[in-house]
Amino acid sequence: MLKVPPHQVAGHEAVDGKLGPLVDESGRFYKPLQDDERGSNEVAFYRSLSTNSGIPEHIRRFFPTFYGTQLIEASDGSGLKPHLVLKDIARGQVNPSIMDVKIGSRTWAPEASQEYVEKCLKKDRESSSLPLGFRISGLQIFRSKELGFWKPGKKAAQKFSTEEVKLVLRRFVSSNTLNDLDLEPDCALASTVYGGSAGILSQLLELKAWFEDQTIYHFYACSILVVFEKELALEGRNPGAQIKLIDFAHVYEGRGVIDHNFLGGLCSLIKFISEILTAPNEGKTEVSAKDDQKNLTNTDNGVVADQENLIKSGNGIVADQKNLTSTDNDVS
Ligand SMILES: O=P(O)(O)O[C@@H]1[C@@H](OP(=O)(O)O)[C@H](OP(=O)(O)O)[C@H](O)[C@H](OP(=O)(O)O)[C@H]1OP(=O)(O)O
Ligand SMILES: Nc1ncnc2c1ncn2[C@@H]1O[C@H](COP(=O)(O)OP(=O)(O)O)[C@@H](O)[C@H]1O
Repeated sequence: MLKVPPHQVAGHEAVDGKLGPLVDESGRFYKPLQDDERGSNEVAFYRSLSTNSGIPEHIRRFFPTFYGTQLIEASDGSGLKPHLVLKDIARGQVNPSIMDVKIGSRTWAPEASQEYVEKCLKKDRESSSLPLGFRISGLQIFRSKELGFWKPGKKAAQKFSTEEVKLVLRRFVSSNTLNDLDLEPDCALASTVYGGSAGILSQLLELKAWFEDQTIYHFYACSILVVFEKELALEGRNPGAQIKLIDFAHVYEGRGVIDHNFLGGLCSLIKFISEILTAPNEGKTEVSAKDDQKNLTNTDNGVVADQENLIKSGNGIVADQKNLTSTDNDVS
């Protein structure tokens, strides 16, 4: 029996008669192929990954297991449609805290149409993508059995300012994420989830080491999904903290060139997570606690002043990105 994924935090959703992913009881995640080149591109990427002997085993574990494609009834009622069949990352988790972090200050590939570039550029400018090199595309943080999850809408998440992103990275590993958003995150779970030899930071560093070398692929608009089971962490047990790379609709051949866009965003994410580990109590952000509450609960209304400033200061970066586009074209 196929159903809507209970723990999806971003992307297209199979709700209100729309096309989106489905999951089954056996732990498989079915992602519908988009009709245009994005669908074929993502399948081609997974096939290439499966057969490319140049990908080290310890790096393969950062990608969802791929079981091929399958025709299944689409969630929008349009009949049988081809879907990617992947391992369901959230399978077996009871109340997973999940964060989808879209990596890279630029989310379109050199091949993209002008219209698509403009659409992406607007999202990049209005999010933390330009200033930080990544943005939170969506998230859920488990609070308690009674309160369920704190799950700001994906539009709200994407509009988090730089300071809000820093706050959310701390809130993600805090025990006091209840209703009261005035509370300063205690980062009580930082060392268990972000730290340690098997923790999130260690995994991100392993991924970074590969990105410093690999020139096979360029990953545009790809996300790192960060997942852990908070209740286990609170009990002092192994919370199964893991990262997985997802969303490969815009992956292209690297042609011997380092993926600077992804690497830059990854380094930036690593820096913020490292800072939380080294100084968990020094994270008081410039946003006042009151503003936190307003910005984090008031979701889609208006762009805060901070973000307007970022848009202005982003212009230099935009110019850089245009230059990068032509450089990429030169290379290819
Ligand atoms: O359809 P939208 O407006 O929700 O945009 C999708 C994005 O959702 P968002 O609204 O930014 O959360 C979505 O972003 P997330 O995966 O949610 O971060 C993708 O960028 C998607 O593009 P593509 O399928 O990768 O080419 C985007 O799809 P397209 O609009 O490009 O088809
Ligand atoms: N293999 C997977 N297992 C479990 N959840 C997944 C998996 N892949 C994606 N998701 C969930 O679906 C969301 C959207 O996935 P994504 O591949 O980015 O789709 P889209 O192309 O629609 O943006 C992610 O944020 C995550 O919550």
